[in-house]
Amino acid sequence: MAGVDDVFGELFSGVDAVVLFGPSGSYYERFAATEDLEVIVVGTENDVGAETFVELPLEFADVSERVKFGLEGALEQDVIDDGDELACATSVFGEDIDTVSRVRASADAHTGIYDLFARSRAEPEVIKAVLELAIELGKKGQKGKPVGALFIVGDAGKVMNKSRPLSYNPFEKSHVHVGDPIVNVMLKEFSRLDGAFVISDAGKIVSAYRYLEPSAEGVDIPKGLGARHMAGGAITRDTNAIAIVLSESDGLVRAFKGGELILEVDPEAY
Ligand SMILES: Nc1ncnc2c1ncn2[C@@H]1O[C@H](COP(=O)(O)OP(=O)(O)OP(=O)(O)O)[C@@H](O)[C@H]1O
Ligand SMILES: [Mn+2]
Repeated sequence: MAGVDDVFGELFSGVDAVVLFGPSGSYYERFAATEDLEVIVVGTENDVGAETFVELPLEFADVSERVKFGLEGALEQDVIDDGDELACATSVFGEDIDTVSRVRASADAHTGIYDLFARSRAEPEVIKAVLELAIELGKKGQKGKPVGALFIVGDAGKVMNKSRPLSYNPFEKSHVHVGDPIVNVMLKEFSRLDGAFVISDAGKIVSAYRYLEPSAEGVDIPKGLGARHMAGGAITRDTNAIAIVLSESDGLVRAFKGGELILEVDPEAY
């Protein structure tokens, strides 16, 4: 079987680094012990205690998305350079790593997806929690029916100034935070009603039922998306907030920052 080794071996010959996506501890140890080989671990958590680690905001189901995001993060953290050749090892069919792709890192492929989590005003865990909530809501709907929802995360004071209440704010005097299971149940319940949720940098639910009134000037939202997406996208140009939008009509979760669509995920894939 020398032929197989030769041909597949080319996949990782002369690479600048090995990028392990969510490896098990023993898998990582095997590489970490190898001298002269740069090993980068990418995952939602650094549970192998890797020296060089890039955090993923979620376990991207689509492998090319996972690799793309991981490499974008690695570039931003300066652990790899533009043009580096990388052996990216990940799992496609099971829990264990079963696939290696050879990928060249490209600064041109920059999508802003890493910035969305790591360089926003809101804390990364807060953004992650809201994204997970939107995905969960998109998967299950509310009482079996598809629902839409709009979450504006970060820079809450400014967002409040550029919006008005559609109804009384059920979170008025409360000090509750996104990610708390009970709060998530409340948010799902209220998502049947109109308007946006406003969430602070630290994850406090500031308000529900906000009607956003950003200036839509110069916002480049893909055609076919309606008022919810337009308002969500536009407020991220006017403020330092990000918007996470679950569409009632196509079921996708989208994230906007700086007035631009940064991320689009299908909840069904998670
Ligand atoms: N400016 C706004 N601020 C807050 N919420 C809004 C605003 N505009 C629309 N919405 C909310 O979005 C809901 C859906 O509106 P619309 O169908 O136009 O949006 P959409 O972008 O097509 O979203 P979907 O894909 O979910 O249908 C409205 O019922 C309202 O609750
Ligand atoms: Mn619509």
